[in-house]
Amino acid sequence: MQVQKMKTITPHWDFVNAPCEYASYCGGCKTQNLLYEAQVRAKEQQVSELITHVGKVLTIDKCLLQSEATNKVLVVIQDGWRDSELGLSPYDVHTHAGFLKHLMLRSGSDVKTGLTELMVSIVNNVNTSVGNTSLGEEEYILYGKRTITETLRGITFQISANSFFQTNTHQVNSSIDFLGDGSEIVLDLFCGTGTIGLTLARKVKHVYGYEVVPQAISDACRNAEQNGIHNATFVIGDLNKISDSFGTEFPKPDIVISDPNRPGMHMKLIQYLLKLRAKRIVYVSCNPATCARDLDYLCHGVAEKDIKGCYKLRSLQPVDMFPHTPHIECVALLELD
Ligand SMILES: C[S@@+](CC[C@H](N)C(=O)[O-])C[C@H]1O[C@@H](n2cnc3c(N)ncnc32)[C@H](O)[C@@H]1O
Repeated sequence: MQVQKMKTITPHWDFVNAPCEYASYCGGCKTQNLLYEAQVRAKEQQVSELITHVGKVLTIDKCLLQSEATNKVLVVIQDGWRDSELGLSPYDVHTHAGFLKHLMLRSGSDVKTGLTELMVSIVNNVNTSVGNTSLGEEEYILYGKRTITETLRGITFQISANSFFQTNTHQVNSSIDFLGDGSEIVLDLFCGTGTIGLTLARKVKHVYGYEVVPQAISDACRNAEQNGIHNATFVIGDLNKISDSFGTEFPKPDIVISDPNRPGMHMKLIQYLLKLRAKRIVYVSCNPATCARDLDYLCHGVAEKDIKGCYKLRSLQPVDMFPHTPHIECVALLELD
């Protein structure tokens, strides 16, 4: 549960019932900022019916992307924030007042028992940002376990609340494939808890992963150890702020995996990749707009900066990672031209 630091003013809220699709960006219901998304959708679509929902908190009876069990949790939480005695007022994106900002629901499976694991933990995630980012700077476990277990391609992942993990394990499972001779050095940019790198590690020589969230890096290191993987190195680093010496701490990669969040790659990183000239880049993106922009830079260069591109787009595969939403994941394979 994402909790905004308490502020003194509590706005008045109307609670209304509305079908899920009016409200949710959700991306697999990992995050829901109901009010904000209703506003965005209302603006985008200019639908008066939606505009009447602005300033209100929508009830979502059932999210089609969630399991029966997590939908029950959703109902309990929604009942809770209507209980004025609990003082859990919703966060207002305009006044920045309010307490509950995001609700993260995830169910995973346990590799040993094969059973679906439902972790009902209460995590106070303190988020001082006024933007729409779902994860804050600090997390405190108020109740329950610190991590949830998820299994992907025979690898068990422990994921803490602040770490990103792909929202649709089923689709990720069928999207990862690799053909190589085992000698490859892989650079896993935006590695999160090591999802992609660790599923490749047994087929390559070494994986080097970079990621900005410290909890995700400690999850990745623990996941490598618990799965007996010793050829993966994970490093905390902000890939928007790489220095000129970035890359000196690992051998030249044969393959770069880049899986940034929605804003895509920073120009510094693009420039680094164009200089690096790895044989292959696999670009994974949940935002087709920034994906197209970054692929264009890598293939055709950046004219205003007099930078030349050096890649050819070999394949582009959309994957329906976020069913029932307008969002789509894309996996692009680039090879040196
Ligand atoms: C779409 S997720 C991909 C994670 C991972 N590859 C996976 O498959 O689970 C993007 C990741 O990039 C990380 N990230 C965002 N901005 C970053 C930055 N400036 N530098 C490094 N990592 C960043 C996020 O914390 C998140 O874990």
